[in-house]
Amino acid sequence: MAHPATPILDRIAGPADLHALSDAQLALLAKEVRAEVISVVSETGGHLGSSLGVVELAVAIHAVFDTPRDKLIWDVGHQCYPHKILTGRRDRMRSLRQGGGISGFTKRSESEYDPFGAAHSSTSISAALGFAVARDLGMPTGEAIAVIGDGSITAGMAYEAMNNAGDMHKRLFVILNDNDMSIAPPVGAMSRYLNQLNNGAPFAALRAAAEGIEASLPGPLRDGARRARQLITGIPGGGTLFEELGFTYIGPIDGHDMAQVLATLRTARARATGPVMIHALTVKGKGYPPAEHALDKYHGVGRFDVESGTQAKSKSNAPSYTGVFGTALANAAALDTRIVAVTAAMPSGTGVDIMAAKFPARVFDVGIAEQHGVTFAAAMAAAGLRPFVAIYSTFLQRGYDQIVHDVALQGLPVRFAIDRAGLVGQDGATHAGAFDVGFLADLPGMVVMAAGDEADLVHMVATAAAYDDGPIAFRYPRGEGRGVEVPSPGEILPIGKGRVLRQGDDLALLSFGAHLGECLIAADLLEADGISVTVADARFAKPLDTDLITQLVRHHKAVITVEQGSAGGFAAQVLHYLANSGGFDRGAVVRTLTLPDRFIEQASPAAMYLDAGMTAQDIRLLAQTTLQAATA
Ligand SMILES: Cc1ncc(C[n+]2csc(CCOP(=O)(O)OP(=O)(O)O)c2C)c(N)n1
Ligand SMILES: CC(=O)[C@@H](O)[C@H](O)COP(=O)(O)O
Ligand SMILES: [Mg+2]
Repeated sequence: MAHPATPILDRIAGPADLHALSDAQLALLAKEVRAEVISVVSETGGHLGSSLGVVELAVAIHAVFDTPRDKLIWDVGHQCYPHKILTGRRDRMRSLRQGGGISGFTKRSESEYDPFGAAHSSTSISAALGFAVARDLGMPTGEAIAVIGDGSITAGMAYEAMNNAGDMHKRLFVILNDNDMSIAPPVGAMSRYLNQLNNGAPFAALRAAAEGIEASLPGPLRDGARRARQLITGIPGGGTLFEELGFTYIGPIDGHDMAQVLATLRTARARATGPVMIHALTVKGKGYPPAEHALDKYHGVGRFDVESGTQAKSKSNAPSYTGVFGTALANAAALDTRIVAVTAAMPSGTGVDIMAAKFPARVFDVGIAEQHGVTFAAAMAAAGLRPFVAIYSTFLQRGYDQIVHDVALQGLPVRFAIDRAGLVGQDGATHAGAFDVGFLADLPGMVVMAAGDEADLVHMVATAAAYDDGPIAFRYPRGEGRGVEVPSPGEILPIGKGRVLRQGDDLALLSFGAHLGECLIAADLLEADGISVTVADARFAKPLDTDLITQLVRHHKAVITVEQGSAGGFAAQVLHYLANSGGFDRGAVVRTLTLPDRFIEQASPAAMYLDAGMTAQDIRLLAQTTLQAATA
């Protein structure tokens, strides 16, 4: 498909060029940027709907503020494509989210216009406050501007930051990009509150907390602002939640009306003395009908045909781990009314939407609130329910103190279903599920499992459902399974017992999790080299199958552990066991294959594992050198 005509955008080398454009030209530029975003993402895939919703905001912010001296922070960063196009990265946009290409998020190492990286949500106001304080302490930095979505502002961290910023009365600008969508429809009382602020306020109306700001607005907007204030609060000058927190609140404004957005930003910039909250109403997917009309507003899409909006379907050979989990959970919930599920704003990403369709009263979307979700589940477990907390590995990091303090210390039987374990592909290092085994297996009383294939995942759901003795976790990767037959129902696995899939004499591969397939391929390669290989699936990092490990060490010249996670995970557990049980004293030869001690950059998952040195060929080479060392 031909690229769109973009005569104004073609003349923009960077944000400074926007300062020379008239307001009318800026409005035209926004149209061109929108067309460019659609064209780019149709070729690369990515977070289309969110980026389309902030086109006017991105153009206006760069026209009014002075980046990169002024620090512009996009919360999550998944909506940053217009910003990247305007900040000198247009020529590389068609490498978006690919190996060696432009990141799908903001990234400090990529551009001086990305002053603070992101990908996990709700960090932007804290970061903006940090820059504002640094400025006021004499650092060479200008204004601080955070753009945060209505979904991301549901997280506790955003309130911690507003609480602090309002109290410190630091001059900074928060733009609330309210498109009434998270990945799924937004949930929670805050979402209702924002809708209440929106309802009844005429679109042309600005609501300014400070009379001074209202007075300095152009006439029609000023009247609208006063009307909106009275409509919302019933009293002129009454406070919104944001005002109570110490912010000057302006809005709601139409985030797609360039004149309104420019007037508001200019006025706020000219008059603000403390923190300002600008509430902009936007439409996720704005300007591209297939996105605007889709249920998910094209939050994250693959490549698509621009004319029809039809997305390219990836060929799938086996069901996805997420789908297998979701179905197994729904089946388990049908048999046991004590089973409940918690998701932190990702019902479809985690597959709990399958259970929600059947048992809506037992599935809780808590919003982007992983910390709350974990503690909420802990109390449900304390009351006798059987909660499954389904959270991606990378986002579970947010709930770690709650896992330690509220779950593990109290020995509560919360079931953690940890999706996206291992390398995930185009979302890159920020979304890698690298650390969960390390941070869970060191907790007293925690059971930690990893599924070697999708059949094992079904068994692990059954095992977790039946396990009431304390917390239990199971991890599985993004993407499709190995194509093995999926049982229903699953079997309850003996806790702390692994399995042997293939018996050999020379070397043992001890796999933990979904690299089992790679181990089996490596075993074939090694057999062809004349090396006889045992492949075992540990299933448990905690408690360890110490009998299995002892047998493998005793009956092979060497053992290699393999896992899709960082050092400090499964291998560390095995090494501790062997060290303390005297295994090494008796000459055990052991090597570990984990993710290397660096963050792996975005690419396809296969390319990321190649970069990490974790392919079947890498296992084969490690096996050969290890055997040489063992027999030298
Ligand atoms: C801590 C954390 N949890 C979950 C996510 C997954 N996530 C990415 S974007 C998103 C929704 C954000 O909604 P909003 O801020 O309203 O932005 P929109 O997509 O509507 O533009 C979620 C839940 C995340 N990035 N970080
Ligand atoms: C921006 C973000 O954090 C999510 O949208 C994420 O990209 C979802 O990834 P999955 O495609 O793995 O669900
Ligand atoms: Mg939103």
